[in-house]
Amino acid sequence: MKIALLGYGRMGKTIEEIAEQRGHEVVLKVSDDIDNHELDGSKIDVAIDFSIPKAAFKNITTCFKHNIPVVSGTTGWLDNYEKARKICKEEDSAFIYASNFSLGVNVFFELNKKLAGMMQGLEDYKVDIEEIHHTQKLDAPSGTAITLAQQIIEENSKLKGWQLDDADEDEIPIYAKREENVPGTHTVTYDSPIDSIEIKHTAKSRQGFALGAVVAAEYLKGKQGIFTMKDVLSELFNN
Ligand SMILES: NC(=O)c1ccc[n+]([C@@H]2O[C@H](COP(=O)([O-])OP(=O)(O)OC[C@H]3O[C@@H](n4cnc5c(N)ncnc54)[C@H](O)[C@@H]3O)[C@@H](O)[C@H]2O)c1
Ligand SMILES: O=C(O)C1=N[C@H](C(=O)O)CCC1
Repeated sequence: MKIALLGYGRMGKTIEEIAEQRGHEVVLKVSDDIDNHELDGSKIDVAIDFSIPKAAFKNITTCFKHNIPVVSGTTGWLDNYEKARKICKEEDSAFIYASNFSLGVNVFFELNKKLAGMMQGLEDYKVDIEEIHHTQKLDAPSGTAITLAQQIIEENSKLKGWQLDDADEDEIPIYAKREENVPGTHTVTYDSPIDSIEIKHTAKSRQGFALGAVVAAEYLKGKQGIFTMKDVLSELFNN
């Protein structure tokens, strides 16, 4: 597969390593305005975007307009997600966005949904989310933490939203911490006066994120439409 990397930072470099190990070729690396680069859809099978929040939407939609499918992992741009989906459909392109591509976190997402369903009637428990990432992270809270909060809200009609730090009774507080060299740790806690229940995912490196993104690109090649990581892992979760 011929891959264009949109963003050649921590994630871009890790993705390049894994892609080449899996026999793919990185034919373009973009670290600045995508308009500075020639995009030839006949020479790029999939673009993988791990750039910055303010560039992701333009990167993604420019690829759609050049008939290049996109796997995007960039977080902090989701206010434009629906617009990106619309342009993908208009251009008959293909798109996967995931806040977290790692297999372990996608298992964690399923666990989070299941636990949220079990806890929704147990009103003595208050839920919160903590995420810890490296000190260079531009956005807060993490896209993964937002996904976890959205999943819990979907399972509990008493919860209306989430807030960074202090939250109202009907909101989930998300605590975002920044520590040197932490790839990504997420904890969901249900706390009551009697006991506390928590589930936690700890990434040990960026390998899991990068492998998931490359596997998603392999899945997307040659397809049309909008897919999720759950589609990519469907065989795994249906077992
Ligand atoms: N979905 C996931 O599984 C996952 C995992 C890790 C990181 N992320 C997200 O990926 C993004 C990148 O993370 P990172 O640690 O690689 O960050 P990073 O800062 O190391 O890399 C981002 C790169 O984008 C480059 N860039 C700046 N403007 C650009 C533009 N217009 N087009 C293309 N590239 C441009 C920067 O020069 C930088 O090298 C963040 O949003 C992060 O939250 C997602
Ligand atoms: O390193 C980052 O930045 C990460 N960002 C994603 C998020 O915002 O959830 C995934 C975890 C690592």
